[in-house]
Amino acid sequence: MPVEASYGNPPQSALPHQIPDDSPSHQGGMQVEGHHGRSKYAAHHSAQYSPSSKMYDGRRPREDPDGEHKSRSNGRSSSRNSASRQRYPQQPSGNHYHPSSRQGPASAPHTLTPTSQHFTPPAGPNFHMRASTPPPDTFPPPAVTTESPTPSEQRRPAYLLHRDLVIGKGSYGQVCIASRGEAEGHSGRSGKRKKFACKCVMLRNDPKYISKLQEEVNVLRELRGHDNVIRLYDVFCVDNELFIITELGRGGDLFHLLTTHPKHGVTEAYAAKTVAEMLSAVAFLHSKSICHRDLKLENWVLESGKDVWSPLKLIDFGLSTHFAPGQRLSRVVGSSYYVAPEVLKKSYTEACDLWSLGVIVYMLLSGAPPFYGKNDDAIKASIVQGEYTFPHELFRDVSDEAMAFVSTLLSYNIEYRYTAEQALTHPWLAANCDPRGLTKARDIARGVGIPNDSSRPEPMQL
Ligand SMILES: Nc1ncnc2c1ncn2[C@@H]1O[C@H](COP(=O)(O)OP(=O)(O)OP(=O)(O)O)[C@@H](O)[C@H]1O
Repeated sequence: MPVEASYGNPPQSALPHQIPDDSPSHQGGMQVEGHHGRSKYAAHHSAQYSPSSKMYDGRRPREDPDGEHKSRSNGRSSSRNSASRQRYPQQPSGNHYHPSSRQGPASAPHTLTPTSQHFTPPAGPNFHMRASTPPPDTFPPPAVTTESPTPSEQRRPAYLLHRDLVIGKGSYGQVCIASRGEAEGHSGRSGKRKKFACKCVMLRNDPKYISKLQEEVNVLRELRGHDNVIRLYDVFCVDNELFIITELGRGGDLFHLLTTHPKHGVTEAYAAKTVAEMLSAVAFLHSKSICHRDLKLENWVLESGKDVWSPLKLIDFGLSTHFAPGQRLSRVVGSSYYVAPEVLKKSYTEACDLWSLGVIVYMLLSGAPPFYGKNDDAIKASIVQGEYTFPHELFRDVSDEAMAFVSTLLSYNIEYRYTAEQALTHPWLAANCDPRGLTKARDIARGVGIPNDSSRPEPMQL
């Protein structure tokens, strides 16, 4: 297909779509394990979704009328009838605030309402716990608890938490808009307030649960500075509730983008730009010995609500873990459709993230997942079997190079699967990305231009 690579102002035809203001956000994704077994879909769309097949049940079953497939099935031909595959996830319903909405905290009254809450982080270092929170020896991480508060920390301004402006719900709690900045009407100040995403998590006195949260926060701290990882601003507890304040992805997530795109698939130029940024973030994670383990469309948000070509940001490190070189992990975690076969077989490495990226690229290019089934077990069986195709009606306009690229990531044998750094050198990216964008992605993947955290004293400055 014709390629229109640009990072600046691409022609409208190259844009996947513009996310409409005030459009509802979605809840997508199903945890294989972890996150306490509750599905976001099941929680919010139980009327439409059965507990076992959440993401792709719904309208418009995809047919394969001519049965023509371009096969990339690891050398094996696929006899699967693809008629049962649903091409598009059903648009979830729900009363959710979209980050790009014009309505928002900046115009909201700065008073307490039943759903808005004004609070000031406790003075002191980040990750400070108040006495009312669970035992201090379980949280926060010891490394950041020893410093005494500096004057600037004591002056940390208040956040306004908008519990009514929910941008997402997960198994841990919900993510709402928070804002902070100058208060309106005070000594001629403009009243402009900066918006953030605030993940609100009720703490439980459960060491496993607490250590998972600790790991999530530690990982976020460690990854600060990479352009394609959501930036952590603040973490604190108030009355047994943990608040993780991060940069706000105003453009919503990629699942939303893909499912609202009129053509239900994006151009190769857009897919390549997107994938280069994802690979950059994943290479950076892996260089820090962190495996994400839950890469999926829902966990990539766009920085801007006005420009779909704005940088992508990786969110949700709830299943992330540190690994030692060569270490085999065994916990079966991840999300259906995206989870790698070796994860289901309980012996895997960080290469599982590259498989998930392969699924994401496949979906970006076609609007449909490579592995599917009518329920969880069928999806898992399809993944473990490892056979997939490039159906003609979905990949008619997609180049052979793009499919070759997908195959390097969906390689069943991890010895042949590309690493993130290797994938960044693939010719399909070079042919479809803006060269400056690709060079930047490769550079920051290696940490070039990212300040070394050890030279940056806590606390984080806003
Ligand atoms: N910083 C952010 N900017 C914009 N949207 C966000 C942000 N953080 C989270 N969201 C939205 O909220 C949803 C849930 O957030 P998140 O995945 O972090 O919660 P979770 O409880 O860990 O969910 P899960 O059960 O999938 O692990 C995301 O899918 C996304 O749509």
